[in-house]
Amino acid sequence: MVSKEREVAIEAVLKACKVCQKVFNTLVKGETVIKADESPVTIGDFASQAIVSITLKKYFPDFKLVGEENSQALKESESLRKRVTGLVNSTLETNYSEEEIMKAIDRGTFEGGSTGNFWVIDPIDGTKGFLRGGQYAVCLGYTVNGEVTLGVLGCPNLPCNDMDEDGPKGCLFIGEKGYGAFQRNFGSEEDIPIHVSSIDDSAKAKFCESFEAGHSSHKDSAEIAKLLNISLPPIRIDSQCKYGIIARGNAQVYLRFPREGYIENTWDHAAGSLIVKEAGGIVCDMFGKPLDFSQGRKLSNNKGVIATNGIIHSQVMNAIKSVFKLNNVLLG
Ligand SMILES: Nc1ncnc2c1ncn2[C@@H]1O[C@H](COP(=O)(O)O)[C@@H](OP(=O)(O)O)[C@H]1O
Ligand SMILES: [Mg+2]
Ligand SMILES: [Mg+2]
Ligand SMILES: [Mg+2]
Repeated sequence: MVSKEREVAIEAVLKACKVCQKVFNTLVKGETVIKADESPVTIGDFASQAIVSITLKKYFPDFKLVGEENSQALKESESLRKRVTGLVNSTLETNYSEEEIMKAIDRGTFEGGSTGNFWVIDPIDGTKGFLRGGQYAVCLGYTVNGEVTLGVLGCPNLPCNDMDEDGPKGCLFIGEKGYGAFQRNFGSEEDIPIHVSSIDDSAKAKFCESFEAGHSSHKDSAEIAKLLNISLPPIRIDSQCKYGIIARGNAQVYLRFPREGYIENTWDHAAGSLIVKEAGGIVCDMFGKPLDFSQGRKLSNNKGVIATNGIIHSQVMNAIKSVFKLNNVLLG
């Protein structure tokens, strides 16, 4: 059984990936804005969120959306507004006005919470990776009563086969609660079932983490890896592509240790965490608590993120406990 939500999510993410690829090839200086938290946002992020919002509305007129972006920067800049409107219309072959595009983006201001159904969109996750020509992902989740039940990741720059940089690139990851996880390569209609790695010896494991050391402590993860006898170098890539590579078995551990006080956004983890779980893995925070998507736009009940293939999960959690004890950090 394939739900209507799943079909629509795939359509929306594929169209959003198309606009991101288009933007990357034509992005010029001045089309990137630095947000209050000093992170970048590009015309690609705005166009992608507009396209997802418009596509969801076509099938679910009353949809609710928790989205990373809003139209403030477009209201303040005519050139950004025009570029984004042009990009959306050329990708969808439509003729929306600038106001309609901004309204579509601002559907993403929903607060989320523990009741009802809503979507969660990160229109470009890994904007820094996107700007570098590295990994990024369009990430769409669907939440029912505070629990993620559907996740689709679109990863335009990710190799389809393992981490083979020379082979074809661009794939979707799809997870639906109770129905497993799948990979669909761009240009194909076949959903290939995926499963986490069966490696049971942490010494043979590979781990992945943020490319940006400011998003996750590379120092802490190196100590944990040492304790687990992991000898292979970490896979450092941007975005929820990390969840994708755990789900299909290219790595066994994803470690994320943000700086003190940082609270994760739901859109940075909703789709990817469900895909790993549906592929047989375990996802929790650095204290071992499940990620709680019922708290609004942020994961206020959690700190950090750990995803594993399940088999070596308790070894990983034990290593985390001892490293943070050594560093005198209190673990709950
Ligand atoms: N100081 C920080 N610590 C942890 N995550 C951060 C951060 N600053 C930004 N982020 C988040 O990290 C995301 C990218 O994750 P990763 O490091 O895995 O690529 C960003 O998503 P966007 O690129 O959508 O803004 C952003 O939400
Ligand atoms: Mg951002
Ligand atoms: Mg993000
Ligand atoms: Mg983003």
